[in-house]
Amino acid sequence: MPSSLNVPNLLSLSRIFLAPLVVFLLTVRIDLDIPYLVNLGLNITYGDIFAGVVFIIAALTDTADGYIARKKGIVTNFGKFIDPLSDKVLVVAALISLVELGRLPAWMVVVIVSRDFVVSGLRMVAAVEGVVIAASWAGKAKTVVQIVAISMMIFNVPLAFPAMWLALLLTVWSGAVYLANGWELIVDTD
Ligand SMILES: O=P(O)(O)OC[C@H](O)CO
Repeated sequence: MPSSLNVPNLLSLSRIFLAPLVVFLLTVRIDLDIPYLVNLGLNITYGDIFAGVVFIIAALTDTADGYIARKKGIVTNFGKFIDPLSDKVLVVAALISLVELGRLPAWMVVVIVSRDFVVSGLRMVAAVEGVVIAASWAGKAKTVVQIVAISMMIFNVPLAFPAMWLALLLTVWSGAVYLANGWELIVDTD
């Protein structure tokens, strides 16, 4: 049986540990809130830049973990569980920070978090039935668009809000796909 403590799973776990750093860099701006980069015409601070870089590095581990796991043939059930979970921790940490900064309305985060609770709940029901629901293509596409949209929001660039709308729609749609595919598991559970 493959060990769960392999490189891909440690990469997945690293997202959980990088999430508080993103929150810190975005929201604890006492010493980081140094002059705006007006010369570049960007309404961002160095704190935003550091947060954006850490967020993107953390997000890139999402591509690396799955790639390495498949290439080396070390896909584990723990990996199927921790990969989407750590994405959610990173994404939700950034989203809540953006609400605190006044860049994102809270209701959008509530919709995304609610969808994630529903999908995680479905995974738990499936697990009880002995079925592991790995990330679907719809879910992966949703995560990629979320990461792009959140990065745009962190860097405070134009079109960040429309990008977040697209991410929101994909989030709801991919959640509905999981529910439709797992419906029999739900209704057949004792
Ligand atoms: O489909 P989700 O929401 O469980 O998540 C998908 C993962 O984030 C893909 O890496």
